[in-house]
Amino acid sequence: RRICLSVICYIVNTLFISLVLKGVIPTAMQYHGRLALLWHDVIVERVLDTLTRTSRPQAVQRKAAVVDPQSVITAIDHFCKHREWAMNVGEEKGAVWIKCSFKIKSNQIYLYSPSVLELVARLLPPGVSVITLEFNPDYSDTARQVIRWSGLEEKVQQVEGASGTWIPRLKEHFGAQVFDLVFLDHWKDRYLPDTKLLKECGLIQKGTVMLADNVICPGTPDYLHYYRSHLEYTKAENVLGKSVFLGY
Ligand SMILES: C[S@@+](CC[C@H](N)C(=O)[O-])C[C@H]1O[C@@H](n2cnc3c(N)ncnc32)[C@H](O)[C@@H]1O
Ligand SMILES: [Mg+2]
Repeated sequence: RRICLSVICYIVNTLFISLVLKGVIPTAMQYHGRLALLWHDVIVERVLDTLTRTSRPQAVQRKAAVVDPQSVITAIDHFCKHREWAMNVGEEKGAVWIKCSFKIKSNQIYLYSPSVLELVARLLPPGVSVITLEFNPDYSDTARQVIRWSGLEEKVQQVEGASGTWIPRLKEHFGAQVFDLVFLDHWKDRYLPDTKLLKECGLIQKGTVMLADNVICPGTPDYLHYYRSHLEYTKAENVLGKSVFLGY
């Protein structure tokens, strides 16, 4: 009976991956952010977690070379694009992040959540480090493994804990100075309170680059509202966007 069950699971799994994951539904979902999130992050992930036993780190580890951050990034992006979607920043926005990080000369970079981006730490000049926060112990553990394979333990300081608890401790614990770059990519309702907390703690100042992911989908209305202005000569809300052209 166990063999029979395994065969059925294998067939359902193969059909599910080839027909559904790579077929019509994902193509339709590509263009609607909220539906795409519901489909990939809620429905597919739960079904796959039940059907397959291979964890994402194992799958990526098979494809990536040790102490080669670029091969780890490529393996993660390939896996998440072609096999299982994940809420990484991805290659398109990752390239923007890299351009911004090139401007960092001296201080630290503060990132939310262990991620592909920590691997970008390989590009940073000596003396620049990354502090990264993740409150989910499983994800934090995965990140630790990925950072270790990539040989970047020296550059990345990883904290397992919630942003609200840890931001006030960063100066004392890590000797953190004012950050040159802050990357926000955690739960969207924390962007604004954490930005205020960073300011209160003297960790950001005029000139700090705030890079915030997903401000439209799922969306961070209160965070955008914080930078609000008005439609000229009226009280109607509007935002004046400041962009740095990165050469695209
Ligand atoms: C979108 S994912 C981060 C993806 C990552 N930046 C990347 O590019 O691969 C958001 C992560 O933030 C973590 N998180 C959410 N709110 C947090 C908080 N207040 N403090 C610490 N971690 C948080 C979640 O557990 C989740 O793993
Ligand atoms: Mg994101």
